Amino acid sequence: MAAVAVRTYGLFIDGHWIERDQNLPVRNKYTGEVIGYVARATRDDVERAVTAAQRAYRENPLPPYRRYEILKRASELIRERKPELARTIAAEAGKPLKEALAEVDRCTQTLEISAEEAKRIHGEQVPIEAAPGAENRLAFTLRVPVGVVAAISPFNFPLNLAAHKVGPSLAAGNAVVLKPATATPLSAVHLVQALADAGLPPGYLNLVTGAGGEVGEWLLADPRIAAYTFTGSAAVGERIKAASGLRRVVLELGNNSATIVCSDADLDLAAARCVRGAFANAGQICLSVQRIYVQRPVYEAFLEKLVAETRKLKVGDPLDPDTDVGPMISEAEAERAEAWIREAVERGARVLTGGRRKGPVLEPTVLVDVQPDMKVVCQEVFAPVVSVVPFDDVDEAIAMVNDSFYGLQAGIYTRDLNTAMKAARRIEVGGVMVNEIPNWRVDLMPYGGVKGSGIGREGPRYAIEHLTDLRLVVFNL
Ligand SMILES: NC(=O)c1ccc[n+]([C@@H]2O[C@H](COP(=O)([O-])OP(=O)(O)OC[C@H]3O[C@@H](n4cnc5c(N)ncnc54)[C@H](O)[C@@H]3O)[C@@H](O)[C@H]2O)c1
Ligand SMILES: O=C[C@H](O)CS(=O)(=O)O
Repeated sequence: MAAVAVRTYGLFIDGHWIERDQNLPVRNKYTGEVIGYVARATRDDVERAVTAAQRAYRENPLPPYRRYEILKRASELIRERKPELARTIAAEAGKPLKEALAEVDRCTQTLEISAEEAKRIHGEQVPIEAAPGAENRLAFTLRVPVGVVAAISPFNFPLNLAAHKVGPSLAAGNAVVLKPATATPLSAVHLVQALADAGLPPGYLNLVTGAGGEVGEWLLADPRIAAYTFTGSAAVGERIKAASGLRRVVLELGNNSATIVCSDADLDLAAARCVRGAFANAGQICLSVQRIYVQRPVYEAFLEKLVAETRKLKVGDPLDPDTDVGPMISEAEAERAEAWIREAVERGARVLTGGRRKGPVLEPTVLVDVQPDMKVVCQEVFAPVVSVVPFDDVDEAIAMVNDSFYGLQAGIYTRDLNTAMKAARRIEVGGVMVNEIPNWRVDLMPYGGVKGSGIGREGPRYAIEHLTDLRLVVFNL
């Protein structure tokens, strides 16, 4: 594949790309080479972006059919630009090319579904005359945009998770200021360009790149922003909730996802899917399989299959179409995960495969004999590391799954309907996958967490509920 050309990208404010003197390098996460530069926004730039968004939303409201047309066209443009976009994602995020291609496909879906949802936003008539004293009144609700939305996205799905914020926000009639992750801003540049090329009027989508904390804090300080839609770590999510006061927040945060494998499960399927779930994107997925609880009679057999499947993975350059596991987002992050493995081993855990690191690349690692209070179990590891723990009965497994600060999605493999329903009812998460790994997601479904995994739901239809207000209109006839 051809190399990604080195270019400098400006900020996108009020329909124009604006160059800046100060720029930040974006690196290929495998080789470390610079693949592009993005502008480092100043506080004035952020203020100008919010002003442009507010003006667009107030002075140039977009009818739903235009929102539909623009989002639909942007989805088509993303599809046409798939090869370049996938290479950008692979290089800037270190994501294996085959997964990067899949992310581009998902982004086309996210924008297309957002387009369709733009045509389905409506209020309802309220039977107000049922109240004494309300005779001759007619009442109905309107679903109205909240106004200016700040969209703050993470590094691990730099295209599709930005689209999950921008698509529903625009579908709902809002204007957006997008701040992508500092490590992976180039995919967001392409997303913004596709929407501009699709005919989005100036001001409706503004891109401010730069140092994450800096730009993020300026956005939090601007009272003209009505809602923050954020995907990222629990620590930053808590900061956004604390700083946003009475304004609205949608927070999609982390997890230490668990999968239960019962003794009646299809072990080949469960092992193959758990390997995929644990090591896709080098484990840097909020839904990554991190804890696997296996019923004791099949524990050894499952482990054997899991380790054999893990050893088949090809580790290396994400731009190589055959690579299964690429680098982590930085060497520092790989060192952090390696230290967590070391700490577990010092306390009695055993590494069945993997565990070694070379620069930002950490080998896919399977751990056993772990304890519940080890970091690799109780915190979000966000690395290619999975721990396997035996259990005797399913109630015990459900209790271990629930013994977590987080609650995003979970999986259970069983052929028993009652066991599956017990898990679905009792596991404290936003989504339970039966005979599937917790990673399973399609972009139209309601998706989000409970507990430390966040507030609100994404998936265009559900995100739109959070990004609109219900306004009551009463006529005295
Ligand atoms: N639940 C989900 O849907 C989901 C999806 C993807 C990633 N995640 C989580 O994201 C984390 C990894 O992503 P990350 O490292 O990019 O997360 P992060 O929290 O470090 O950064 C996320 C975004 O927040 C910005 N940011 C940093 N400081 C800020 C501040 N003070 N104010 C406002 N914004 C600020 C960053 O620049 C980035 O754009 C993991 O915890 C993962 O589980 C969750
Ligand atoms: O990292 C978490 C993302 O939400 C993963 S996915 O987009 O749902 O696949």
